[in-house]
Amino acid sequence: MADLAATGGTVEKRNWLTTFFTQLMIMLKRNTKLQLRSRASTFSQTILAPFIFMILLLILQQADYANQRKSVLDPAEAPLQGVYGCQGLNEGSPCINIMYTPTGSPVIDNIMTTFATNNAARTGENAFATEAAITDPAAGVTFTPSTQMGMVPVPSSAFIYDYALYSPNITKWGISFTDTPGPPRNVAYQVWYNTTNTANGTDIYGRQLVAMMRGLDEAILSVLNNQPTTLDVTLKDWPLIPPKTLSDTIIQNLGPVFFFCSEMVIFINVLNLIVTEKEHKLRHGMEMMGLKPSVYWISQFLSNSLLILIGAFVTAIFGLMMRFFAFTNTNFGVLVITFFLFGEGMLMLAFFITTLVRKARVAILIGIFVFIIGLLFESFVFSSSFVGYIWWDSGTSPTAWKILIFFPFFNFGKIFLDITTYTTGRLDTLTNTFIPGPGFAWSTLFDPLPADLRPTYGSGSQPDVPAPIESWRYLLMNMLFYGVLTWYFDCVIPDEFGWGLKPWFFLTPEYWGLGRRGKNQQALEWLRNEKRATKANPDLRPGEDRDVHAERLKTLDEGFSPAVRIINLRKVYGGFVRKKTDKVAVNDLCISFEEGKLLALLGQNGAGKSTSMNILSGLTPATSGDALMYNHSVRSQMPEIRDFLGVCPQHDILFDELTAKEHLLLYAGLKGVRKDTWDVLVEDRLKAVRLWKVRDQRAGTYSGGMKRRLSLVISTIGDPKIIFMDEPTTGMDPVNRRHVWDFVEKFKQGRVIVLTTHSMEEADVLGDRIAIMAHGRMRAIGTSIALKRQHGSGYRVSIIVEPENTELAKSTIAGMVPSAVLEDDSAGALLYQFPPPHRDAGRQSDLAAFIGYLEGSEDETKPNNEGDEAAGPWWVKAWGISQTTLEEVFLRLIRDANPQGYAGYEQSAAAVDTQLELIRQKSLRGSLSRRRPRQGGQ
Ligand SMILES: Nc1ncnc2c1ncn2[C@@H]1O[C@H](COP(=O)(O)OP(=O)(O)OP(=O)(O)O)[C@@H](O)[C@H]1O
Repeated sequence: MADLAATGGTVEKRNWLTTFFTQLMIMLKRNTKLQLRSRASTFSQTILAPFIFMILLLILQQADYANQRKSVLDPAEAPLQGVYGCQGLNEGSPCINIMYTPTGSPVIDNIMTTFATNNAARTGENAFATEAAITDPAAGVTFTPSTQMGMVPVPSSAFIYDYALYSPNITKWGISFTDTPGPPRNVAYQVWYNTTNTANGTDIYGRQLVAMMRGLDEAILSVLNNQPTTLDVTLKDWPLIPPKTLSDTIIQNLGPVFFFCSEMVIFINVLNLIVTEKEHKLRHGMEMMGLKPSVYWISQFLSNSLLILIGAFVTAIFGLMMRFFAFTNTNFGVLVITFFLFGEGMLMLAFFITTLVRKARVAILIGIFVFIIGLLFESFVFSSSFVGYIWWDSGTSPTAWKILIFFPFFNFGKIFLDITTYTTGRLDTLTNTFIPGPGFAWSTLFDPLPADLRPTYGSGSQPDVPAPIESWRYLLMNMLFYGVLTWYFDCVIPDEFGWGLKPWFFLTPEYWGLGRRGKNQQALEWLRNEKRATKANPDLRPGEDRDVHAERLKTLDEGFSPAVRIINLRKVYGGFVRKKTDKVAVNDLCISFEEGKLLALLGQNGAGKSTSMNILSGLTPATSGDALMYNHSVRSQMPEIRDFLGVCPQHDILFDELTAKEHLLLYAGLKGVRKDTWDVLVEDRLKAVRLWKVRDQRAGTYSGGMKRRLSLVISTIGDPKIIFMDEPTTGMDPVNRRHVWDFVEKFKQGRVIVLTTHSMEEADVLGDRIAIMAHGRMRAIGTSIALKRQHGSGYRVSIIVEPENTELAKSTIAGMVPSAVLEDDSAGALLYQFPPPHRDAGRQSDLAAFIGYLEGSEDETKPNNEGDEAAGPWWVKAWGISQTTLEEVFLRLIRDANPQGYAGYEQSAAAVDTQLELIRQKSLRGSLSRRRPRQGGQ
């Protein structure tokens, strides 16, 4: 294998701008690759969704055309009917059918009676009765009918007006006559009619009005000619020959809904994509490798904008192909920009939502909620200009539209309504001819909607509709608004690890990269203060091991300059308010790491290893304390630290859709590795962990062990000076594990590697030093040998003799090595324990002498001087020696760890003892291989 430390990983020093653009290009490439790999999703968002929605519109439009095209050659005829009785609030409620004036005119009274008689004949209802005249105008205004009244003579037109004003919706008709004797004689009348009826479209032909007028004319003729006269009118439609051009009413009414839905596919996809990357910590992974958050967002913006732009073009082109007026009569640029800006507004809204949630499931739910609200707007508000423009009517509070413009779907609905209002045209209901719209040119953008295209409300007012360009401006404003919110909340809302900036972060110079230089000085100053505090109390802390204590003092020593110093690091998981149940995951950790050395961190589950690693790699903020890496503080200088840090997290952070090679290239790019060295780097690293053959296979198809190896190798990209590996070999088979060990061993030259593991063998093989954690505290630290000496139980010697020689063996051993303790004696199997060297330094020679004796030359004391060629005492059949294993040390320390004050100590001391015994027996069995060859049948 080539020199891994030197091969390919050379990092270029770049300025901020170059790094930014290099990372941006890398991220864009990654996004494009992911988009291309998810072909179905990308195709659905850009082409399929616009196409499907457009086809659905076309089908609906064709159905509507078919209906509009129906010819009716012989329409039915209907006689003009009479005037029907009034309707109060409910059927049968009091109301007045007709008020007429003047009172006391026999001619007028006669006309009205004749009218009532003829009308009753036509309607089949009772004739309107002539009621008692109201003569006092003042009293009359407050008059309330108690039943349905027929015809009430009233003093004047003014009375009718006042009455309608003070008692609205009680009187159906008001007739005010003026009879001028002449000659020529003139009978004029004015009909008062509740116009809301027509405005609501319930009686668009005014059929009732015509019937009323016909009835009055008939009565006038009868009375004046003194001869009963009837005027019969029959209404009949023209034969219906549909016009050649039909109106696109469906596009006008449903277009906003369909185009909105089409854009929502991208919206929901973006929500899902970004939050999934967050949930699976992929973004964290990239940021740990140096990715700038701004690059992440801008790359997402650009990649998705491209999809939106393609979608906008596709929508506009499909619309043109389907010959919809809204498309053929509108400037192409206006269409594309409208769809594009709407998509962009929704994209930024999606970005903002992703900052508020951590789970993709929740993000999609919020997306659906937004979708439903938008859908309601597009379908009920912007399907007609009557409701769509009501926000700008003088009767509606302007606050409504000033709030609504913050929602991109509102602005899109408005401008699309403008487009359809200008382009769709309409069928004139009376003439049944198509009246085309004026069309939407580029210049139309700047014109407020003309009066003839604006709706007229019941009050007679027309809304003051702003020019279409305003909607574009508001959509741009939406982009900016949600962009700023995204940036702010992405910084402020703490992630799942608890990192989040202060709400006023943007006011601090550090955020803008100023004043960072002073940080090193501050960190050292902090170290001095910590040291002073410790000096004041340099004693062993309760329960603290001597080695751990020595490590603490060394770490705080300014004269000593290790690569990494961890000082009083503490992490408490809990809420804002301190509680007893808060979990102290890391408790005042003090340790230093030197270059070229690997520290293996051991500890039972929940000991605090991963938490320590997460703090050191910038994933989790510490509750107190700090770590200085080459004098850079973890608390405040993480961006700088990331330049020389590599992290292999406990759980693989890999893109299922990218291959091993693409992963390495992505991270090499983010780390700023020189491009001309990429190929060599990738080959070297993948060969080292035996992934070269599967380099072009997607990581999603890898086995657990392969993923682990890829994660490990990623942490070594970019020539990091410090690497944290959290259980890097979990799930690896023994062969691959050895390759990885070999790789790590070579890679550690000139670097600091900290590795957590549950494999004692791994710690023994790789660890220059081993630290053991329990309950958040460091319990022991030192080399493997030192730990075994310090915390082990010494050596154990087992001797197998013939049962009849047991007493001889015992007395001989007792005489030779009095410090040896007989632990077991059964059927000729003797087990002796020799105390650990530090506890019985003087007696070490005893053990050495005893081993020498066991291995020694021919024994003269042997009876019968049998021809035995083997060395050593004649009574020993076999013997073995074993040293304390690391596992034994580990279990002993865990057993002795004082769980006082901590929750979650789940392993009972008795259980640990049983485990210890098993290990002892195992190691002993292994040592008995030193069997002494004997001849004869003894
Ligand atoms: N986000 C969290 N919120 C609350 N408690 C947590 C959180 N993360 C870890 N802990 C707790 O902190 C303690 C230390 O956890 P940590 O993951 O650091 O242990 P570990 O030594 O890495 O264990 P393992 O070997 O199982 O990975 C555990 O008791 C754990 O339950």
